[in-house]
Amino acid sequence: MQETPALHLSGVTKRFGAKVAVAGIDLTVPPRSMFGLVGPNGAGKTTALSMAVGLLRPDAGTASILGVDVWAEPDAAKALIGVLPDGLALPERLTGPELLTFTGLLRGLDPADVAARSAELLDVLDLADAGSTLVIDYSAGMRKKIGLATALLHRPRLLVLDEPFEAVDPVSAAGIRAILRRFVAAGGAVVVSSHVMALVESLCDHLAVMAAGSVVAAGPLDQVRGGGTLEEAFVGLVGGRTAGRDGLSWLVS
Ligand SMILES: Nc1ncnc2c1ncn2[C@@H]1O[C@H](COP(=O)(O)OP(=O)(O)OP(=O)(O)O)[C@@H](O)[C@H]1O
Repeated sequence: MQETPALHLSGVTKRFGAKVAVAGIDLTVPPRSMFGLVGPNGAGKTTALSMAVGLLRPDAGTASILGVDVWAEPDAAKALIGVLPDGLALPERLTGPELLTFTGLLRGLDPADVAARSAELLDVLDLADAGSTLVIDYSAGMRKKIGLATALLHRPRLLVLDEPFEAVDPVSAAGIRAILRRFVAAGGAVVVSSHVMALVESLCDHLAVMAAGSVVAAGPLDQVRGGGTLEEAFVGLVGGRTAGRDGLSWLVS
C-alpha cells in the first residue's frame, strides 16, 4: 500500500488576469523526502507553494498535507506545516526571542516549551548574540534564519521553504542543512525551492522542475538528472537562452 504523501497537489491552477501562473499541476512529495522545486524566474514556484500551504487560494485543484485538505481543513493542515515564504513579512518591532515567544504562544504551545525551543533554535542558527536586536535591524540572512526558526517552532511534519539559503552565509547554511537532515531523519519532509542546482543536487533526494506554470519533470534526483548533472538536465528541460552572447552588442562595442 502506498504511504500518504507529505504533500499532494492535484490539478492546481492559478491565474493572475490573463497570466496563467500555475497551469493545473500535479505534484507528490513522498513522506520523509527532501524535495527540491526548481525552475527559471517566473516559472510559478512561489505561486504553487503558496497554494500548497494555504496562503493563496487556487482557482482550481486541491492541495493536501499528509492527507489533510489544505482548503477544506485549514487549521488541521496548518498545524502540520512550517512555512518560510518568499519575502517573509515579519513583525519588525520585536527582537528574535520576542518574535519566537509571540509565534509559539499564538500557536498554543506551552510557554516552557516555547522558551526551551526558542533558546535552542537561536543558538543553533547563530542568532543568540543578536538577542536584543529588533528584527527591523536584521540583515537579509538573519531574517531568513529567524523565519526558519518560526517555521520550526511548533514541530511541523512538513517544512515548505522558499529559497531558504538565499543571503545566508556558508556557516549558517551548513547549520540549516544539518537541521533539515535531522528533521527528515526524524520522519519529516522538506520542500525547498532554490535556483542553486548544486545545492539541490547535494541536499535533495527528489525534485520537480517547473517551467511556464507546468511541471516538466519530477521524481527521484537520479531519474530527473539522468546521467549528467542537474544543471545540464535543467538547461535541457527549460531551454537555454543565449541573449547574453547574441544581444547587447551596444554593451560591448
Ligand atoms: N500577485 C501577482 N499578480 C500578478 N502576477 C503574478 C503575481 N504573483 C505572481 N505573478 C506572476 O506569475 C508568474 C509566476 O510567478 P512566481 O513568483 O510564482 O514564479 P517563481 O517561479 O517563484 O519565480 P522566481 O524564481 O523569480 O521567484 C510570473 O509571471 C509572475 O509575474
